[in-house]
Amino acid sequence: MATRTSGARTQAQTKPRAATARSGAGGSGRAPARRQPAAPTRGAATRGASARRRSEPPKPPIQLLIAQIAVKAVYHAWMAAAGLLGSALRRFGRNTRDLRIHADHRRDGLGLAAFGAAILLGAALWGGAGGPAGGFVAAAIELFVGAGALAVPLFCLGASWRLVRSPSDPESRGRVVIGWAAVALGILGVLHIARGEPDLAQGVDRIRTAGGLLGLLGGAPLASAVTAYVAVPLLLIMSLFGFLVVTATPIRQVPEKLREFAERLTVPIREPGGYAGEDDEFDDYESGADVDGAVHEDTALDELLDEEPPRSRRRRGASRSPREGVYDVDAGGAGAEAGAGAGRGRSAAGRSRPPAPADDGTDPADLFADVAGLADGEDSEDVIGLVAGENGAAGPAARRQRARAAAGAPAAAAAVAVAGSDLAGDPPPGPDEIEYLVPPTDGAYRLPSPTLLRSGTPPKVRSAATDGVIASLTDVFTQFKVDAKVTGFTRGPTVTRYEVELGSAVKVERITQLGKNIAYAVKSPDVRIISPIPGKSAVGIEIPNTDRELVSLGDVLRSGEATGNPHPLLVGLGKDIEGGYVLANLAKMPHILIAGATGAGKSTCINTLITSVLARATPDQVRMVLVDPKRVELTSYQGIPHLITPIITNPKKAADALQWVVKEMENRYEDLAAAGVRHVDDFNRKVRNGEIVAPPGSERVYVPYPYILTIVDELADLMMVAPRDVEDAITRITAMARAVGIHLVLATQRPSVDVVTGLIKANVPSRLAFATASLADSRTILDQAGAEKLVGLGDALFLPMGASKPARIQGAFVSEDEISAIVDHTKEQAQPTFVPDVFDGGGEARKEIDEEIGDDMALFLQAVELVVSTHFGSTSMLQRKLRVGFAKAGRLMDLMESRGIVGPSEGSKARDVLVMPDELEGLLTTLRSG
Ligand SMILES: Nc1ncnc2c1ncn2[C@@H]1O[C@H](COP(=O)(O)OP(=O)(O)OP(=O)(O)O)[C@@H](O)[C@H]1O
Repeated sequence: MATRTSGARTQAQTKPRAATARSGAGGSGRAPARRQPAAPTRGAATRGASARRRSEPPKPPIQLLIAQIAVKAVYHAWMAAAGLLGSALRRFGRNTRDLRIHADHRRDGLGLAAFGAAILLGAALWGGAGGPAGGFVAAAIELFVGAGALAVPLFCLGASWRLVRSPSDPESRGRVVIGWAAVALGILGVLHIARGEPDLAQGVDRIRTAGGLLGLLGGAPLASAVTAYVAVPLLLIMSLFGFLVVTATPIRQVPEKLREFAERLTVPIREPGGYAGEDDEFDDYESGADVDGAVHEDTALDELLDEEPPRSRRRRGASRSPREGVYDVDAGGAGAEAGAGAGRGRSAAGRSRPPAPADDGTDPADLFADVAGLADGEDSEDVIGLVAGENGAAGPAARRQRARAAAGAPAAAAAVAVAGSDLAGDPPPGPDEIEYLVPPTDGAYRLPSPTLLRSGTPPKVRSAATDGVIASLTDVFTQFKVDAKVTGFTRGPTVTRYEVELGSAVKVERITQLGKNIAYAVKSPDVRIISPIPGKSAVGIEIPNTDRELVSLGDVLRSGEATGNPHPLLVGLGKDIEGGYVLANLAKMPHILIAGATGAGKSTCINTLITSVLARATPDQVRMVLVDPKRVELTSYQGIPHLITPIITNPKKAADALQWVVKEMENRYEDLAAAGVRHVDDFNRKVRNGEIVAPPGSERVYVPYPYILTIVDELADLMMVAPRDVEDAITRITAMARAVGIHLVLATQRPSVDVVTGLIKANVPSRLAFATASLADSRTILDQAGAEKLVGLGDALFLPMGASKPARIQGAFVSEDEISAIVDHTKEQAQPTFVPDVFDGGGEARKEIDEEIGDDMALFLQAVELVVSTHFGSTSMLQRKLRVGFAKAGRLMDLMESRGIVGPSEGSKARDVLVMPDELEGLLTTLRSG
């Protein structure tokens, strides 16, 4: 796909200033977006002035002016009252939404009017107390909808509620109108038939007490064509169909929707304090919205009354879903930048964007300066089920998997041989007993309710800040006499990309040379220039938004692409520069390196990855090895049933765990070879279909292998302790593990070459770079510049395997309390079943070495200190400084080699020292702790 710029988002630049800058660009062959009127000549001006004087309209009479003022005053008073009522209701309802000032007031005005209509019609139709005006309106309504008029006040009430509490969604308007029309025609048609099919000749009163004119229209032709007995069910079907259209529910999703609806009724509404407020950092995000409660109590009514909420709409039908990118490198090479590639191509079907509030550009109050700036980060959308996720747990395959010994424990346990019974002298267990060695916890494992993840801030299309930047850019071009013009822009959650077209004889370098001046003019150092924007004859200038938007993981996981793809390793990454959701299938990456300076958003990203898996996959589908040497980042996940081992904080144990993963990989390969398949998915399919059976006499039970996701939150800590073991394990895993369903996520805040070594880089093909401290770091991660210009807080460049240009994305955000809600849920569903032999990884050799150090530990530590601090791996130096013999010094050096502190012997040359002096302290601590 050549470009990802969506028509909806890219705004033709129509500011007069831009056109001014373009003047004189004649010969470029491109028409300016809007031409300035030609400057009038002096004579023309004079003629114009006298002509204006001649044609000046007569002043309006004073009465007319007063009338205009009065009308305006009434209008503004009405709007102010409506605004007040709207905001009061939103606050009251706890499902506050991001409603923009002008658009909101208009909507509030309509809502208020609908509320007034409900009162008037209720009084007139139910109590006969509407007065002459009410009576007249009631009679007219009865004429049209007959006895159905009794429901009209309720309808108005519902419409008023919906108008006030939800942002406008023009996309669904047509559908909702058609849906309600079908509902009305069907029901009124039935009423018409039930009341004896009166026709006009029998008088208007009979029509009024039946289905009204609409009922006559819906019922009479059908009844006369197919008899009343057939017409009634047909009309009821039409009504039902209309209702499904209104709620955008395909028939196959009806049971699921009913279940969700029932769940919502039964799940208690959390009070605002319940979730929010525990994490100071995100207080604003949490408390502003009172979101948690809102999602429960809002959706039911919303869905009944009007279009389904935006996010559920997104997951249905390509034409309505926002453009979302799933990076699926297998599908033909992911196109990273601007969607150039198959991954994006796949998602091109659904290009409509999430509904954006009409942007008035006057709302700096809700700018996203940082997360704390989300003071009014109101919940803009309701939460509907993660269809795929929930289904994922419910299928028979999942149940079979669940029954696996060790709760889907990988490898050894997955292909469990039930030796215990034999050893105990019991008869070999039957297949059922084997399958249920570890019974499923509490029946079926249920995935967490999607209501646990909140919505982010709604996207903006344009704001006052955007216009200001365009004016500044135009000024810079004018001042430096560059024939260039801002022709459009694409606003993402964090940055806006301005498209600049050049005159015919203007070098592209002119723009790149102006980088610093542009940065100065727009008051932002983080200006990134892309030349050209792929697929366009235009230079892109990416400038951070002063009014950033929060991208919530909940929204990404509720997008159409996420719910339409049940793959358990599909994770939410964030949004791209066009505001389209970006997801990645970790199985297709197949390994990813995440790097970025401290505070850039790397840990948050890892949280979104893990939470995505927890939200979408059962422990039988995905098991995880979590390595957290910093000891603080992943502790929230302790105890989740997806873990293979408790969270690993000791770097040495992490190295062992990696060795175990290698062993596991080899075991799986053996199984795949024996079964004659090349990929774990084929193996699992055959196991499920019963095509792979244990050889006669074997007690082994084949069960599908879960994916194994190994996540290392700080690779540098591991590389410091056992660089060679770690590098070796990573290289072996990354080279082979893909086919057996084992995938690595490696994160580091120190993307230097001693951490991200050439070997690791060569084998980890997908990269995600958050803001880096330096250009060199950007080059280490991405092999190109760019990450050093990112603005932090989740702003990232994503370079999936096979892509040549990275795509800029805003990482999704998930808060601590959302994580703990999801984690609590998974813990309620099942207990982790740890694989026992993970930490035997170093194996016999490691034990021997540890024993070998024995009493020499103090001497060994001294030797390590010497070698690392001098960075000189010489045996004779050890002899001299430690006053030991050659044999002992040689043995100490061998021990250091086995611990990855020095490289192998190179004859008489000193050995390479693999640990940096500043890492010495940590290394000694680890060695001491054994
Ligand atoms: N995607 C995001 N959206 C909004 N804010 C974010 C996002 N990612 C990170 N932040 C903000 O930035 C802060 C730092 O993020 P995070 O802890 O993930 O950084 P880090 O790179 O992991 O830093 P460290 O390596 O020091 O842990 C977070 O507390 C959060 O406020």
